[in-house]
Amino acid sequence: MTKALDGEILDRLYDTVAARKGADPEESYTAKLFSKGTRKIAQKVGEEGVETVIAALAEGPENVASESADLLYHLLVLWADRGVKPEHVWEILAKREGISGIAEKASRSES
Ligand SMILES: N=c1c2ncn([C@@H]3O[C@H](COP(=O)(O)OP(=O)(O)OP(=O)(O)O)[C@@H](O)[C@H]3O)c2ncn1[C@@H]1O[C@H](COP(=O)(O)O)[C@@H](O)[C@H]1O
Repeated sequence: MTKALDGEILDRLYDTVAARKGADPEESYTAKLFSKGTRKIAQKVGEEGVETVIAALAEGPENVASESADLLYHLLVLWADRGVKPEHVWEILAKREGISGIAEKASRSES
């Protein structure tokens, strides 16, 4: 996979997005989202999630991929808005590696 297509793009995109804080909303869509606040950003994440679901149920893989990209971008804007660093999320995912979701759910219902 090329550099542009691997997972590192999420880290780079996060840096780009975070650097848009305080930028001109007329020049940057990300800055426009930040200026509208958390509620609007969270709403966009919800909308893009729904659009991804619709694409999955009614459209082809190309559209699912495109809607997923919109969702990931808006999720990164939400992380930057709420002070969540990607490394934190990667750490959580890394800790879960090798733990079956079914076993994890069973351990929660036992406690
Ligand atoms: N990856 C993205 C990206 N994905 C989607 N979008 C934008 O997300 C918007 C989603 O479209 P919608 O129709 O849902 O949104 P809308 O109608 O404009 O907004 P609302 O009316 O819902 O408020 C479009 O304007 C897309 O261009 C993105 N905008 C920016 N980026 C990245 O962020 C970087 C910085 O962008 P700027 O902040 O605009 O400089 C870019 O170089 C890209 O790498």
